[in-house]
Amino acid sequence: MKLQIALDRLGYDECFEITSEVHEHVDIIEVGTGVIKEYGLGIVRDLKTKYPDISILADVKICDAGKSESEKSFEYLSDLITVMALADINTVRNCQEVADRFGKTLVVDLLNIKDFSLLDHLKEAGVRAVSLHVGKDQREADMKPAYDKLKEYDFDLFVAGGINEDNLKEYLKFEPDVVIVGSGITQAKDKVDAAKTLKSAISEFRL
Ligand SMILES: O=C(CO)[C@H](O)[C@H](O)COP(=O)(O)O
Repeated sequence: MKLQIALDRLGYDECFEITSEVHEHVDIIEVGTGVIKEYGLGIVRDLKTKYPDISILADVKICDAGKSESEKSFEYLSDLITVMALADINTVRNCQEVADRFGKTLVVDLLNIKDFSLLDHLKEAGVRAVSLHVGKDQREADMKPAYDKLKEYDFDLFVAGGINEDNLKEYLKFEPDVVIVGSGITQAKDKVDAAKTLKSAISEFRL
């Protein structure tokens, strides 16, 4: 199980400051959608250049033009990128084909998906990783039915949305492959301590 830090709602320098503090305790660095909107994919390339041994996820949340959007993201050195499950299945398929060609990873973001018959289509499109993501505007959503449904599939599972040291256990029981934590680290008083605590809880977790 891996820990992914999400760099959201931060300035360019803050992203580098926080990364320099916590990089030893995380497995994947996510450059958040808003950060990419503000600074462009150049910040993904700059982080990867500084931390070549850490995987960088560009949370580009692709909705259309899957081939060109994903090619561009990988050209800027992303190791992983995201596409929205609500996009047309051809968009997802095109992103997956590009990810396979680059030898990189596509994560399909299931934000706001309520009809899980979609998972069969994702499988058919060659998808291997999905993210069960509770959005900032929907924190009360009950994700249990989604977790139960996902157990029937062998996707690599990322989980995201308001995860912190206090509620981590609630997510670990669903046995995700990657736990994504944004504000639980970036807004913590002691970011290094938060990252260390989360990483050791994840590493020590046994069902
Ligand atoms: O968009 C995201 C993942 O796809 C966010 O980065 C994720 O929700 C983590 O942020 P937080 O822990 O602050 O909720």
